[in-house]
Amino acid sequence: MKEEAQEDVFSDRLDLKLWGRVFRHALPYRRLLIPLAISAVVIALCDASFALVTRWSVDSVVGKTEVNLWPPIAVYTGLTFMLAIGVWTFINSAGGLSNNMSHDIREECFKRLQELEFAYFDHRPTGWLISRLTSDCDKLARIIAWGSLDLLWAVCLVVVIAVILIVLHPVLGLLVLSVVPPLVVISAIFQKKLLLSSRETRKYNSMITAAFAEALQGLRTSKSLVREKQNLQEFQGLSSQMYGVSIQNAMQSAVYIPIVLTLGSIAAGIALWRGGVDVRSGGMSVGTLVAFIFYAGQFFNPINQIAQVLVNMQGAQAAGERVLSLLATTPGISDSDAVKARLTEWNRPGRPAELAIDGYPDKIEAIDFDHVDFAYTTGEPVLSGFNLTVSSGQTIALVGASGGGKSTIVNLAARFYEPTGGRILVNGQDLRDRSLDWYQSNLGIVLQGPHLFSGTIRENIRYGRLEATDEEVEAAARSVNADGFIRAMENGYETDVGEGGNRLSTGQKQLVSFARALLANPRIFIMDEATSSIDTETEQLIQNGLKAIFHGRISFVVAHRLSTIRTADRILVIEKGRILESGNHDDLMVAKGHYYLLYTRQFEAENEASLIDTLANG
Ligand SMILES: Nc1ncnc2c1ncn2[C@@H]1O[C@H](COP(=O)(O)OP(=O)(O)OP(=O)(O)O)[C@@H](O)[C@H]1O
Repeated sequence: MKEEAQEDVFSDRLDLKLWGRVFRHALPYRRLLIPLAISAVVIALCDASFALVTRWSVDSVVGKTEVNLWPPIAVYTGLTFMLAIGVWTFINSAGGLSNNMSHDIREECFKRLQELEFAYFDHRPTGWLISRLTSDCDKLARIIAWGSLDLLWAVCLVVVIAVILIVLHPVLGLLVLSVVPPLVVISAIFQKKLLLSSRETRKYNSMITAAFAEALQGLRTSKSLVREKQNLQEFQGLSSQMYGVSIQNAMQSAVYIPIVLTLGSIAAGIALWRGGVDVRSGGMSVGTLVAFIFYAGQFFNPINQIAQVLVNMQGAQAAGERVLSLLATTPGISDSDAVKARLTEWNRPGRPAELAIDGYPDKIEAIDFDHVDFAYTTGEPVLSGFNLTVSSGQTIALVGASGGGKSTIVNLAARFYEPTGGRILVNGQDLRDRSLDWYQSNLGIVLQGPHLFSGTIRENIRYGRLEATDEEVEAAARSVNADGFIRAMENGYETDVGEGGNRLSTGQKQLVSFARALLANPRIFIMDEATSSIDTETEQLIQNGLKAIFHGRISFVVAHRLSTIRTADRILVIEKGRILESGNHDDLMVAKGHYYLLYTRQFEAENEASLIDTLANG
């Protein structure tokens, strides 16, 4: 797996700027933030006041002949009541904030992922992206809602207790507080250790998610290649590495927490020893000593909490950085400012019918590749100075050896990628000067592994044009000869295709996707290897359908099965990103060049295969 797919390296320090950017996502929920902050302060004040009430009660009893405990009881009851309301408000607001924020962040991430160009996804495995959308978003929302609240509560409590201790008995107060510096140092050391091990854990978690996704997507291939054992071994390797770092993380916590608790006990011991002496000499009341011992124990709880929240924040910093970097990624392919300005001017009712949403002619007369250079990776050119002109109504077939650049050419024609040099022109105008939305809404694409969505066949065809009537859906299916097999199915057009369409054969999925493309009535039709897995019989079926699709459009067809593209207006033999030969089927056959060789070899191979088939079947 590429380094890029793993956890990125970030600074070990708490990045306040980053958290500032993350916390900005909480601002729309001010109505929840204010009660949240108030309740945190109220809870801290109540928590700190209980020991003072205890002091009051003890001093009202010790050495007194007349005892009236009702006032402290009343205050205690009032405090308990306030604490209950504070905790209720706290949980209610924090839960609301956490849910709203994770919803917002996830939605923003999803929206951004939809806007990003294909090149972005080339370097990021699905599992990595799924982790961003799920665990990272959740983690951030939890930290913002619960972590920040814990932090606010803990800081308030520490400050209030420190002030009370100093006011009650400055010397003893400072003695108890003297345990704070070693606690801070120990916390800083362990925070760093915990951060690093939790980051390692996340790295392996992300790799395991990616491995799961890859294993599920490639299940059939793994089974057919009997790779299950090796896959399991690789997975076990990842899993035991994850186990190792998780155990290390747990061990560090197991050492850190007892140290913090021991320091708390030392502080309580100091209070007992020094306070006890003062009580005996009459310099301190018993109630104050009790309050001190109480505070000495209580004081370290919020410090521990602060340390934990900071560790969590540092641990989530990676998640924050990744989510923010995803949100900050600007789509590599998008409308320029000039195009956006034209859209604002023209995309409104009353626009002349012959004009597109960007105010330029709606019709597509021609597409030109003008000295186009392209590389997926810098320094590894796939196309150099590529030229091609296609006019409306023409079908261009791209054939040639694997890796020659056929798919790249159609990806560029679809503007899934942008040329690294040269231009692609539509009606003689640079494609980058036209609206991306307008252009891509003119495209109809059928790929090798056609993707169907969960739902019925009818819904899948209608996906091409949502407002199409049932008759139009069925007419499209008839045109591509899909109607017959659909009606033969148990529920006809209402048959559920299953997840990703896996209840249909590849050929059937392709026919459905043809119908979907035809229904969308695109001006540019792109078919990449779409007929490669259709048997000869089905291929015959779709030939007429394809004619219906090609008619009156600009069509690009990448096909390994050469019989499919015999009727193409122009066949281009592509090798190493260059056009080796160009012409129609008859011309190229007469020329007896590369195409002739490809065609005759394929023809012979098919004949041989059918002969073997016939012999095998007797
Ligand atoms: N997403 C990608 N990232 C990096 N390199 C790529 C990517 N897609 C294709 N390539 C490389 O670009 C070159 C051209 O690939 P392309 O898929 O366009 O060829 P093709 O002629 O369509 O091949 P095939 O017939 O096997 O589909 C190949 O060397 C390929 O490895």
